[in-house]
Amino acid sequence: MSIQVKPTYEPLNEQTVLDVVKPLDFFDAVEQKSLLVKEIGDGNLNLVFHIEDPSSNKALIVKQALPYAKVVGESWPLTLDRARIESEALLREAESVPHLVPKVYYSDSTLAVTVMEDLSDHVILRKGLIEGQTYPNLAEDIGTFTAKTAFYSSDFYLHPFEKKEQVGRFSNPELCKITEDLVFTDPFFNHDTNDFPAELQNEVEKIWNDKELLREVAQLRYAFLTKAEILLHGDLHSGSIFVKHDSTKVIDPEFAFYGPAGFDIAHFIANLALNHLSQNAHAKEPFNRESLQTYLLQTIEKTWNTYSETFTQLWNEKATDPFAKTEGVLENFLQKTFQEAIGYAGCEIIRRTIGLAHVADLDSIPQKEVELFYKKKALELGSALIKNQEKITNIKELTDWIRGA
Ligand SMILES: Nc1ncnc2c1ncn2[C@@H]1O[C@H](COP(=O)(O)OP(=O)(O)O)[C@@H](O)[C@H]1O
Ligand SMILES: CSC[C@H]1O[C@H](OP(=O)(O)O)[C@H](O)[C@@H]1O
Repeated sequence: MSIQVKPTYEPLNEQTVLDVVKPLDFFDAVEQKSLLVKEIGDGNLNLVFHIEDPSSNKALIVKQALPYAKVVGESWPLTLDRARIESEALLREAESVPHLVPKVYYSDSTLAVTVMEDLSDHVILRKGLIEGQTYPNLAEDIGTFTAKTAFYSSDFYLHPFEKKEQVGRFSNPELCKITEDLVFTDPFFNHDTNDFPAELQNEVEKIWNDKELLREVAQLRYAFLTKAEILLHGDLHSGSIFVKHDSTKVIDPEFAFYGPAGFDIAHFIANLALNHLSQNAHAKEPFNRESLQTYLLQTIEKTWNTYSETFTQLWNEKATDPFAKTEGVLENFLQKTFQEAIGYAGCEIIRRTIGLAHVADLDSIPQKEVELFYKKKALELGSALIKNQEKITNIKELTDWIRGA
């Protein structure tokens, strides 16, 4: 596929996006005459166009970065380079887990677009979980995704020159700053980006005044700033995962960068934990609630176990690190990753409850009193995970904490 690159950036609309798509020859001449275009972006940052030929049902997606954060507007400028990062991360991920990411058909860093496979036959995991759906392959798929993308991007596998080249390629300072602020800073101080109901003021102040908690968050934040271990997705919440019964696709890696190994898996676990909590309000019947919650906890356990087994297998077969065969080195890495993940999960749970960007799992609880009750529970769980990182030594203990929240 070839395309005439546009000389300058311009935001696309439902007409001009066709100028990007037509030269790709994805649609033939007849199909091109009747294409249906719809902007479907529901995320915080970008435009997403769905382009379909209704007679053949052939379709693709054009995602374009705006020079600002869509959720706030032009007062929050944001680098277009995030589109390059997203395309390159999708291509990199496709080298180790091609079945778990959308295919990239074309990308253009001037226009800040990625043209990719249409996944409209899938649903966003968060929506499916809130509706009480379960996905049998989810744990295996996310455990595999996190383990393979971690191992193949790490110093345990890559030559040190190549690793450092990759760290440079995925330098993503503006998007990292969003996470540094919205996940690791603002929710722990009285900051104007925070968003919580007045009824939670006491619980929130308790967090702001908890020196032990703040010391732990400071360490997690510092590790996020400094620990370039693996290429992360960077925002692996349940809104970044598309699912259908037998398929999982991880989308939206525009926050990708080299960071601490426990971060992605922590965000996945945290978002399942938030759904677990919210099912006390969403699930229609007690039986449904119990089986959904059991599914969520089993998924968390199986994801970690798959991660750890897959990483171990890759290590045994392919590690190039001179200490790879030294007893205890792999075990130490996995244990440190696990402990850090518990802390990161706690931060994600807290920020999704009182920070700028919330989750529908909690926000869509219909009765205000019930919503407040479970938001308080979320804050308690998040704080407990951060403060007990070192005491929680295995995945069963972690799911016990989530079950007990
Ligand atoms: N490959 C795709 N196929 C179908 N729909 C998609 C695809 N990528 C994104 N979308 C839709 O667009 C929405 C926003 O996409 P996302 O990548 O999360 O954008 P943002 O970066 O703004 O958060 C998704 O929730 C989904 O509904
Ligand atoms: C102003 S960005 C807030 C929030 O949005 C991102 O998520 P998404 O692009 O998937 O909607 C990311 O989680 C940021 O922290």
